[in-house]
Amino acid sequence: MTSTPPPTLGNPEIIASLPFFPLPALPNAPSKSLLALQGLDQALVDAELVSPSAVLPIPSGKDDCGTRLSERMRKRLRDLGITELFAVQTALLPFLLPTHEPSNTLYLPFNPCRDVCVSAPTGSGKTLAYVVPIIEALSSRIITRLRALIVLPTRDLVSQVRETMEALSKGTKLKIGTATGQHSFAHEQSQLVQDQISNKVDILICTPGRLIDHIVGTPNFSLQHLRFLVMDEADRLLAQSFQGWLVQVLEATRPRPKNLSEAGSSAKEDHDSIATSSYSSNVMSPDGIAPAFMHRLSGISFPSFFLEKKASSCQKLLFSATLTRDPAKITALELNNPKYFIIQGGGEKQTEDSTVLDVVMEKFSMPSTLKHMIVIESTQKPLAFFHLVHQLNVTNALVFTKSAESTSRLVRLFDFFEAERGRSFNVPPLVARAYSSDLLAQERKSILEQFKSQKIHILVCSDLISRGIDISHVSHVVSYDVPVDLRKYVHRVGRTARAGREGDAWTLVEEQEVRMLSGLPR
Ligand SMILES: Nc1ncnc2c1ncn2[C@@H]1O[C@H](COP(=O)(O)OP(=O)(O)OP(=O)(O)O)[C@@H](O)[C@H]1O
Repeated sequence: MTSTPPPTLGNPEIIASLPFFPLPALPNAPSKSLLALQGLDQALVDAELVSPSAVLPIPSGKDDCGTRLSERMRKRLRDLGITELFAVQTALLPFLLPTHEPSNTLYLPFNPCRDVCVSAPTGSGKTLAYVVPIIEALSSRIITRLRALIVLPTRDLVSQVRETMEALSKGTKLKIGTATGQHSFAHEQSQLVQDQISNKVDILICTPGRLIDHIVGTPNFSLQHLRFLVMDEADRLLAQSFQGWLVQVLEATRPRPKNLSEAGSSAKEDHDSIATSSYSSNVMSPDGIAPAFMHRLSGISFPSFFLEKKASSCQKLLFSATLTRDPAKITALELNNPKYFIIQGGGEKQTEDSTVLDVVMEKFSMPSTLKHMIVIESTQKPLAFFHLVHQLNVTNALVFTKSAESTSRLVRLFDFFEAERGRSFNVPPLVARAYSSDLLAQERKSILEQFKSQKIHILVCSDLISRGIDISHVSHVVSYDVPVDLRKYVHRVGRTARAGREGDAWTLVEEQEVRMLSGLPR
């Protein structure tokens, strides 16, 4: 299969000069104009391409120097050590930050915002690209209502985004909540909703399954006031079905016709109907109902202007390093005149056409990590891994295996080798720990913290944390078992070389896996 024989890992010089795995080249992509003729989504043809060097300093004085960031936000960012906006933020902020008077930023019933799709490499700063504008847009709100919903595929990502959101909203009155199923349903309910009119959170960060539980089962939990709906790691979310979560969420944000028979009945419609009618009997001001939902009010005589049909003010924001362009999935999102932003990879020079085509062909850009592949016999993998760790002086590596079982087996073997090495050379052993979905949330949190503080040197995991997890000091990513597809590879490798830092990614490839890996970028 390979022309080069598998290298022997006994010699340090060989490690340093391991040959790259010879990969067949991908066929040339068709041109953008040809794809446009064949029905390439116009939004992709018109995508805004952003160079990774498009950074913008964050000014410290009174003048926002065109960033449109409030003085409070600029100070907060600088306090957190962020002195310039990364490319994805430079591109997104002017598009998302309010240009209107603050009182007009929450509801835009006659002029709904364009939805946004962002494709940007791992570690390029996508989280702040939505956290900052959401806080800026909502911080002038008077009444607490659920106005921003951020959906993420895992609990760990929910708590990571919550930390960022809390750090940046300090000094505002915004209330942030999470719903992941980590606490009892009743507890979560009590944290979200006060009564028919008031909510307890402005921003909710959640996983899709738990979100559906609240849409269906929490009285007065309503998405009618949503101004932002963020789907981070959007392609992974769209691949999850969870009781058709997306359909239910979209339905809950969309104003329904007053006559239920026009659209068929559903749990959510009934819920909205109850919410609006009980509201109407209690309150004089129409402020408790979002403008787009007012036409459903009954029993109050409003001027006809109030009751005419208006659009939802909810703006959808999709983010991923591996954004899908699967037309069926994109159509299901019912995007409003979407604007695509594609942040180019930092590596080789790309033309406009080639960048758009990379997204169209799902050929994703990665940070400029050094990537190595070693072809090796499966029986040699544990020893080769042990050797690699010491040869490269690895002290902070994420190691990916194919399953929880494989993870704990590797940790046991590593501990065994490490204890022997410690005894022979009288040196302290490196600490390896397994990180898997079998652990309790609290244990997982504690392990991640120990890894961040470098008390754990080697964290062995399955693809549970291959997406989104942000640990700044990961110097090496090792795919001990090869990833099952290109998306997983991109996200694994993206755990290192984040925010412009350096990093190294190694993959141990068994001979029989060589063919399967032919699509991975070098
Ligand atoms: N403007 C900035 N200046 C300095 N550091 C930044 C800036 N923006 C983001 N960062 C840092 O860069 C790191 C990566 O950011 P983030 O987690 O948002 O990446 P991402 O694009 O969402 O990656 P992934 O696709 O892997 O989820 C974080 O530690 C974040 O704090």
